[in-house]
Amino acid sequence: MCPSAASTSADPAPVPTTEGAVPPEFTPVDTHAPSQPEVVAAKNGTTPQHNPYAPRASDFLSNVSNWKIIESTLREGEQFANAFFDTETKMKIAQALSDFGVEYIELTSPAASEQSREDCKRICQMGLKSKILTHIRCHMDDARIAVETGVDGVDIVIGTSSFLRKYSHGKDITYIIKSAIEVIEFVKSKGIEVRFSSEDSFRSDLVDLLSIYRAVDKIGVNRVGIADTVGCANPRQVYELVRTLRGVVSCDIECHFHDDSGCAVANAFCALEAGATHIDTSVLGIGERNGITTLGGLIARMYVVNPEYCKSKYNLAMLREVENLVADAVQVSVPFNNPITGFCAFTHKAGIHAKAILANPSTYEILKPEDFGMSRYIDIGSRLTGWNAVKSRVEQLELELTDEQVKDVTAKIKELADVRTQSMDDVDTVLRVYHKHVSSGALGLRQPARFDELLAEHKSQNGSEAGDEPAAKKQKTSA
Ligand SMILES: CC(=O)SCCNC(=O)CCNC(=O)[C@H](O)C(C)(C)COP(=O)(O)OP(=O)(O)OC[C@H]1O[C@@H](n2cnc3c(N)ncnc32)[C@H](O)[C@@H]1OP(=O)(O)O
Ligand SMILES: O=C(O)CCC(=O)C(=O)O
Ligand SMILES: [Zn+2]
Repeated sequence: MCPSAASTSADPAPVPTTEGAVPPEFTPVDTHAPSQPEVVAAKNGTTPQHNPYAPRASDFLSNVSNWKIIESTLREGEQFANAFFDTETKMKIAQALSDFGVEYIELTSPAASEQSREDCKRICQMGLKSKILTHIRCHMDDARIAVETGVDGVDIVIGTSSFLRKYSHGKDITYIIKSAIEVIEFVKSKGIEVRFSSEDSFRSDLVDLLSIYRAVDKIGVNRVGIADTVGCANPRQVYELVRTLRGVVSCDIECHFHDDSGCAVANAFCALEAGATHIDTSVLGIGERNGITTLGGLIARMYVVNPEYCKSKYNLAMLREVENLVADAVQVSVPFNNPITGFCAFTHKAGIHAKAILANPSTYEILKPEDFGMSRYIDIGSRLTGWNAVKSRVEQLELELTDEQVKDVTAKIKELADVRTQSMDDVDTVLRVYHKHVSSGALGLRQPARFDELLAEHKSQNGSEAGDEPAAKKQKTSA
């Protein structure tokens, strides 16, 4: 037996990729940038004309090119059902997040347990680039423990909705304001950052909320926070609440969104559009119930608006490593449809897509895979493939075929793929056998019997590929 390299490789098959072949023209535009006046003077300089593409006045609040991440995998993420992080794992995750470039890392309350307190101190001693925060109840007992850990700042939270006031802590708004002021003043006296946040903000009374935020802003906090604790808010509600708050406080605004109804990334984006400055994330979104805004999802969303800004702040090629680290630690897989790192995030299959992608990747890609250390992949083993995609593989294999011949062999691939998806090895075999067939002077698939004979002969010499996985499934998110 003399197996060909193409049909026996145990490694993922060499894939047709356009990387480096076509300079992508990729210029996402921040349509929200306050770059154009809303009303422009007509050419004659007399009648003002409305510019329908100009941002609305309220878009001048937008921070989509000026925002920070508060990475809460080691706080909110520890509330995920599967999470148990030992000290070593916490340190590895903290190191990876810092290397990735997140501005803040939020840690579980040191009041939670003795080990939580020890771990908090230990991570503070690591000398990470990211600032370290811890997250506490609005209570002096928690605050006293927190300030002794060496953190750069303390995030204080208390529920403000009637649900939480009645069933969680039982305190009224007057008490909340009084204790907030006491705890904030104490944390500030230690010379570290302080943030005050309301829990369940979107089910809280707006007048209550604003009076609390006004009071804490007046005494001076680094940030106030809004939290969609139950994941009920939609982007429009987020926009309105953050914009209102922006008009009331002068400090930074942090936002925290749960994903119970699937809006966590969209809500984070709208919060930034409305003037929020900090977004809470966790790796893969892990957190209480189904979690919060995912780090990768937020990065993908913000990259679309301003890739250069994201590239300047974060080590984007590390995202996959960070996600794999956390996925392993909590024993989950990276979802197939994860933004950026899902196994098929840059796989193109339909012939119409493949042709255009080969001509210019921006046709069907808004994210550049190479900016994230990922590769583009074109799947040509399905019945949805087209001759342009097949031709690109023929060229990679350095087989000489005319366009007519490529179309001819594409018909054969489709015929086979009508029975089952063909792996890259299968396709390569068909292409090589076809090439041999026509090189011997045969008339391609106008002599189908001869071709099928050759293919069968090749397969019997090289072993059946019936057990091969479809090529796309061979792509793994983990190295
Ligand atoms: C929405 C969020 O994710 S908020 C962050 C959630 N994080 C955590 O809960 C951290 C892990 N938690 C823990 O380890 C524990 O719950 C602790 C140490 C904080 C408290 O434990 P315990 O004293 O045993 O109280 P328990 O958890 O049963 O109840 C919470 C207590 O905090 C009070 N409380 C709840 N929220 C707040 C708040 N934001 N500020 C002040 N007090 C609060 C409750 O009234 C209750 O007090 P009680 O002891 O008088 O009944
Ligand atoms: O501290 C915060 O802002 C958020 C707390 C939290 O996890 C939540 O409300 O879901
Ligand atoms: Zn939360």
